[in-house]
Amino acid sequence: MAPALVGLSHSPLIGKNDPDADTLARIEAAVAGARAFVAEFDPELVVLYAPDHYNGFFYKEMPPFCLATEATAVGDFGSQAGPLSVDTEAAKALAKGVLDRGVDLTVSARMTVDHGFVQPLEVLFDGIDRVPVVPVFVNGVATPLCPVSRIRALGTAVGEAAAELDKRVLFLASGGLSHDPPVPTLDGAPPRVADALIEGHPPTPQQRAKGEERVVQAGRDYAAGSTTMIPINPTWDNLVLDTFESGALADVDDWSVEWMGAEGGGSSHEVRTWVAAYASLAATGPYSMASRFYEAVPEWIAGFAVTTATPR
Ligand SMILES: O=C(O)/C=C/c1cccc(O)c1O
Ligand SMILES: [Fe+2]
Repeated sequence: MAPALVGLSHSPLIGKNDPDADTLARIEAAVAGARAFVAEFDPELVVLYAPDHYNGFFYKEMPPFCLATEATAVGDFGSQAGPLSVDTEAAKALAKGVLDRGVDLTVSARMTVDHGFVQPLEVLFDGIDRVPVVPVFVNGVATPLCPVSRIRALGTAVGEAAAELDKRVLFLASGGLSHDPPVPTLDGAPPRVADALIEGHPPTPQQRAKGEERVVQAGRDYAAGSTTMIPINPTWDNLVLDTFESGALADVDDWSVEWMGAEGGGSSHEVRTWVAAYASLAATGPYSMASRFYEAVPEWIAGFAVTTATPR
């Protein structure tokens, strides 16, 4: 088995509320680098760790993480809709390997996913059906959240199980770093919102459009500085990236939910996808970060990072 890793922030505001041309050019160059890295590696399987934003997972049953043997995208924020090209056989093998290693994995035979999964596949592979993929949902918004140590354990178990496959496997993380978009919370939600977060009634096209316009407006407000959202925190984001670059992954076991939320905002927990991916790569042997890019992009409500990593 040959592994590689890409970590990539996502934002549904890309193309809808862009930063200035120079910033955009720097980001596009970093993303082009990641695309070239992936093209050269030519993965036979992508293990994709991504969060959900109340499109597929709801409080009626909210697992801390979940692996899919089939998955369909809802097409939120103009992202591609339809089935992902899931490698069901590999997904079942990984699920068994993870459970055999003592990590209590939830499995979905029909996962619903959103832009968190779709965007990295569009950006790196030009679509959701171009490469065999095993989607792994990592809860990054719906509190209570499990300890980060359990996400590291998940990533380690997936990495060990993937090492038994005779494939080139790309571990791909989608999300983070610091950001505080207006994702609803169950605590204190009015009854109608609480019901939607628990039951997951699919929104009408009008309701979806209204919700998405709210997020676009939040990006405009964030960039203008007129908002109560927690600011992007480049110092914290670079500490997070330093941890991944150093390989001292056990440090994440001390990252409390409260500390992450205070430093990086309500959606900083999407960084859990990166913890899982780096733990997977580390489980296959020592690694080096091959490239590292970071930019705070308030227009996208994103501490935006792109990293690549390979075995040492
Ligand atoms: O409202 C949503 O569904 C998500 C919004 C968002 C905004 C910015 C960065 C992200 O990672 C998001 O998920
Ligand atoms: Fe997100």
